[in-house]
This record gives sequence, C-alpha cells and structure tokens, in this order.
Amino acid sequence: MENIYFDYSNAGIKKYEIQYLKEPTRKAHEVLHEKTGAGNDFLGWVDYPVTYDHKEFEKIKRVAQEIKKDSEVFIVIGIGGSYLGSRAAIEALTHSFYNLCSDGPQIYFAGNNISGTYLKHLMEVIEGKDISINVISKSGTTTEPAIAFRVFKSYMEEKYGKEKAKERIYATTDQEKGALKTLAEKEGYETFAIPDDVGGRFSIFTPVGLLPIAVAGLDIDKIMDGAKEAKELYMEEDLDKNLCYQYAAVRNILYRKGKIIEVLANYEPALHYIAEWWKQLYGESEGKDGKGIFPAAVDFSSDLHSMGQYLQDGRRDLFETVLNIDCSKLDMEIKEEAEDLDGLNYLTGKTMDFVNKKAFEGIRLAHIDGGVPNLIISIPKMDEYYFGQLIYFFQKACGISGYLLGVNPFDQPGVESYKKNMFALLGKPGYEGLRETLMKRI
Ligand SMILES: O=P(O)(O)OC[C@H]1O[C@H](O)[C@H](O)[C@@H](O)[C@@H]1O
Repeated sequence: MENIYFDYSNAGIKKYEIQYLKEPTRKAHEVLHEKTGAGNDFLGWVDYPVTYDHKEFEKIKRVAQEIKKDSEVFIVIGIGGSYLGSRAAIEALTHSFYNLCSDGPQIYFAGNNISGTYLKHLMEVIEGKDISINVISKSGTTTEPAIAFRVFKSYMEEKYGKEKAKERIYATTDQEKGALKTLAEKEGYETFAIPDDVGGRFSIFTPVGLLPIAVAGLDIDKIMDGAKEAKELYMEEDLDKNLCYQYAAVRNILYRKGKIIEVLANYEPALHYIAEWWKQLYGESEGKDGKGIFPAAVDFSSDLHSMGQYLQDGRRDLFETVLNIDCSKLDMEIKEEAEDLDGLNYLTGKTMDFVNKKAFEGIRLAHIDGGVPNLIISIPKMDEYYFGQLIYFFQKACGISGYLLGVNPFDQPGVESYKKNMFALLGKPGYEGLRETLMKRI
C-alpha cells in the first residue's frame, strides 16, 4: 500500500545540510521516545494509536449510533484542539455540502468564538429540530465553550425538560478535574475522558475528535488504522529513511536561513480545516521563547487571486508546503461548446482535476522561480485511512521539529496572557489587581 510522500527537492537545500541534522534528529527521536525532554508528561499521543482504550472506543461507536438515530442536529461545542481536529476530518472526508445532503444529523460547531450573532443565528437554524450536544473541553474551564454550553444547556432543558435533556448531552473532558467534569457528574451526562498525557492539539484520535467524526458517519476504525501505520512508519530514527523526520529537519533548515513563515497550501477546499488544525498544532507548539516558524495557510486556487501576488513577489521570508492529494475523490470532464466564446475549447475532454494539477505544477514552478522554497506532502487519496496517517505524520514531525528548535513543543504558556487580561477586564473575582492596572491603560 502506498504511503505519504514527502518531496523537498525544490527546497534549495543541499544534501550535506540534511546530513548535518542527522544526529540532532536522532537525538530528538530518542528524547521523544524515552520521554526525557521538555513536556514529557504530554507524550501520550505518541503510542496512542496502539494503546488507546478499546472499550471507550467501542462506546464512542455505540453513542454515535444513538446520536444518529435520535438527532437531526449535533452541536459540537469546543475551541482549539477541542474542535479543530473533528472539523478537519468532517470537512475533508464527507460531502462538501454535508449539512445539506447527509442522511445523518447536521453538524454545527459552537463555542469557538464569542459572537452573540453566531449563536443567535445557529439557534434560528436548529429551531424545531431534535438536537444532541457534545461539549468538549480538556481543562473544563475555557471561557468560549463554557459560555456557549451555558446557552445550549438552558435551551435543551427548556426544550426537552431537565431529565430528557441530559440524555442528549455528552461531555468530553478530563477524567477527574475541571468545572465541566463537576457539572457533568452533577447533571448525570454521559462522559468521555481525555487522557491526562494528551494535550488538546494532539487529541484528535481521542474521544475529543472521534465522537463527532463517528457521528458524521465516518469510519473511525480506518482512521486509527492509518494512524497506527504512521506510528510504525515514523519510528525509524534514521533521518534518511524517515520522511516525517525529513519534514521536521527541512523546516528547521529553512527557518535557520530566514524562512520564518511556512505557508501550507492546498488545492481542495475540503482541506481548509486540516490547515486550521495544522496552524494550531505548529503555532502553539513552536511559537515560544521568541522563536518559531509562523504557520500560515492558503486555499488554492482561490487565494492565488488574493495572496498570489505576495507569495510570488513579496518579502522572501517564507516557504511553501503543498498538501497534495494524488487522486481526487470525484472529477468532471470539460465539454466542448459549439461556439467557443470563452475560448476554453482547448480544454475539451480534459478533467477538472487535470486542470487543477496543471495549476499546481505551474504555480509551483513560478513560486520556485520567485525564490519560495517548495515542499510537497502527498497522500494517495483523501479517505479515513490516509487522514489518520497524515494527522500522525504532522504530529510526530511537530514533536521532532519542536525539539530541534529547542522549545518545549507541548506547552502553551503564551495563551494564558490574553486569558488573564480578559478575565480582569470582565471583572472575574481574583483578578482585581490586574484589572486596576489594565484599566489605567485603556
Ligand atoms: O479543551 P480546552 O481545555 O477547552 O482548551 C481548548 C484550547 O484552548 C486553550 O486556550 C489552549 O491554548 C489550546 O491548546 C486548547 O486546545
């Protein structure tokens, strides 16, 4: 079976530059696997595709069936790592217009912003429909999902009555602590546990990602098979034989040459949320201590008409990583027109995918000529199996890349700063001193 392919032949990197990173990469591998490095209590994701709780996994499948049976709408409440993975999978693997044409429940995401307009509009859309809710928060204390859940909890209780409502609310959170855990226990919601040693942005293979993914009708066994295969493939400590580590090493080399922005480009709209997920993974893992590649993303060819100029001709401090799908899911032939008014008859008999691939090849060469190092990560096709492989590829590369950079890839201390300010400005008890200081600056 084919696997992920990584090509850095157009990154402008010499062979010996890679060789220089052989030992540092081997060391990073050792530190990661022997759990001797920074953030070592958050490495549960490394072996998770094998060590995961099979009983809990079966429960996910069973509950997903129940939700599908009794719900027209399924609302996933979570932010960051608590929703990006499932959203990435659902967008990448289901129908482009899933909510309009799926047999299963419509799936909406909430609690990933603080917009009253968004919530009000969502409530209008779900009016009169049977609903189930999955509230997801590892810490159980994040403000955005907590506010959204408060809204939906009372909506559900009003609609179904307290007893019936609780049968439609599923909480995914820490196994022991946090406000959500306490609330779920008190109310008697069905709960799913997030392992202590798996951080939010690495949690897609846990119930955090898998319950919504299963509700969307996707095959979570295949996702785990793909992840498991990737785990085996990327165990190899030799950089020459490990494509995942090569991605980490190449990023590091480019970063040291001043390529401080990585632009992840895709040619399929369905991949948009994989890029969003990837941005969190790399942004939170590496952007610290005044260091780190800034992860950006573009959807091609749409963004060529907005960002194309900059990519081709702007500051040369970026490199491009193309997420390529070898074989598109569906295709369409371009037909001949009797009158060739739009001048497109030269494409007669060609397919959309052919045109898309030519766009990719042309853009790639133009960007290389424009001084943008080019990397390609290819998967044979976008299905559950390769989705699982790809996610694990990115996670493992991220851990190695973070250690090569010399940061703790598994914490996110910077995220706390905005939260403290927000709490102080909102008047949360305990933040009085900070509130006073901030108020003087506003
Ligand atoms: O799952 P939660 O605890 O609610 O966290 C949700 C997200 O928000 C936090 O601020 C972190 O920076 C993220 O890493 C996390 O994924």
